[in-house]
Amino acid sequence: RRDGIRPPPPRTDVEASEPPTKKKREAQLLHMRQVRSQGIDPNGRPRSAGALSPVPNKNPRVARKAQTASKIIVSAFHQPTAGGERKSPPRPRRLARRRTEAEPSQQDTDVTPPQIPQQNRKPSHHRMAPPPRHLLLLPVLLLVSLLRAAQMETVHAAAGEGDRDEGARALLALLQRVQSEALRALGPRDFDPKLYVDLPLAPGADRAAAEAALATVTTRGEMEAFLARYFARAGSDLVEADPPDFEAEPRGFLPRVASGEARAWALQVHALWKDLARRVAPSVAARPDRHTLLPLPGRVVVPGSRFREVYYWDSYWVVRGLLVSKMYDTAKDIVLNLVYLVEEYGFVLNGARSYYTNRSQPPLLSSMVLELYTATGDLGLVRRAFPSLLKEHSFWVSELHNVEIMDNHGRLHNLSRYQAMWNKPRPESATIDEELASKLNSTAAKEKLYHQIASAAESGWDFSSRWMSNSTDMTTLVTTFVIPVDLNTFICKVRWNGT
Ligand SMILES: OC[C@H]1O[C@H](O[C@H]2O[C@H](CO)[C@@H](O)[C@H](O)[C@H]2O)[C@H](O)[C@@H](O)[C@@H]1O
Repeated sequence: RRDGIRPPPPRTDVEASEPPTKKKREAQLLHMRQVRSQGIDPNGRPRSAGALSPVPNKNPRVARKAQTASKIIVSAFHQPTAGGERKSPPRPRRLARRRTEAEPSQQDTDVTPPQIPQQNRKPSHHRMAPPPRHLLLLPVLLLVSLLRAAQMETVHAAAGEGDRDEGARALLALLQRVQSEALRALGPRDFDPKLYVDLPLAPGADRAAAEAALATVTTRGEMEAFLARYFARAGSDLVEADPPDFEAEPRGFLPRVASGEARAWALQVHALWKDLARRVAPSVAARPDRHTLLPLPGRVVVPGSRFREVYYWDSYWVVRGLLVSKMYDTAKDIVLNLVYLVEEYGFVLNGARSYYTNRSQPPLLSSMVLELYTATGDLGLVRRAFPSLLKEHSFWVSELHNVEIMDNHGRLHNLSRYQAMWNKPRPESATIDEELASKLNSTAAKEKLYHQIASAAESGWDFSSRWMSNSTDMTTLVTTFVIPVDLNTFICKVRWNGT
């Protein structure tokens, strides 16, 4: 559909016996369009004032602030009623107005802070003499701003942008400038913007000096000399690491493949593990402000070529392949690296780079744990991963991703969609995103496009026409307005995997 909204969910048997009338179907589609908007602040972080925070916080100062704010909010939502009972927290807010246009409405796409629902205010008969209206609003405004401040800091810290990451942020900003200057000095031919944000500072090089030197670069030669002086090779902060559990032809390898030719090919593919296995260099954990690569505790397997870091959903197929290759220890390291990311950030990042902290990728961690457990019976791994699987599930059903829809029987369903915490160009593709957005006139329209681009990248399907309302025009991305059946299946499977 033009608005990117998919057909309604499958009908139940009862509904199936009664084909919906045109009117009923129209009503159904209208309900489907009632996608709740999550405001995104100018820094690309959600403005949501919901009690559910998508990410935990390790910073005690922020955690304390968030706790205080949520206590205030909870008590605001639990005003005693006339009979002395306590009210339950309100249901998530849904759009009140129905639309008839095919496109997402202004209401859906506007960046608006959520409102405190009317029913949570104290009923007027509880008051002796009503104070002036502006005084009544003060506590509400205070609550909203307290929660907003705490939540911004929560997301801030979880997105790797807290105090401790100040240096890493400054490096990424510098590398993005290098990327844009390199495009100008070297030209668009064979230009890969990702290369520049993957550069580590060279040993002994100073970031501030590099910043100053960049300002003097104009020609191709100067740019090449600048890069050679201040930066090490992209990917040099990963060291090759022969996986100890690799065998050229493991016992029991693909027992049902009889053809000699097919076996030889499969063994060549199997041998690729040695090319793709790495370890993050110790210097990355020691000086995170000199690398965009993030430290990981175990051995890693990278996709290869320009993808010099771990990716979330690629790891699912990597793990399945490693199990075929009988490389159980390497597969376990890969799963534990992802568990570590959940522990650090509250969700599995799109990839292990500082510029991937604003989004995830299709949630397949629990399937990896299940595959590994089925192959090895390693219950210790399941125990170790379990809290992170619960945490990750909360992230995917939190307000950031949740959409409440109503079926044609008036029943509410909670589903999820992709939504990144970002509304700027993706640092790894900033020059490309900026060029695309240059077709749009206003800053607001550009920010909306950047948000939809990053959300499509969260899906791993970047960039499929499934996220576009006009399949030949990338500026019509409407990722957050699509309720993807595959994402919701993955989330369902997280629960089934646990049973
Ligand atoms: O194989 C790794 C991933 O490669 C593609 O996406 C990644 O690259 C994009 C830019 O170069 C980036 O914006 C995106 O967030 C990355 O995931 C591919 O589309 C992914 O499916 C794949 O996991």
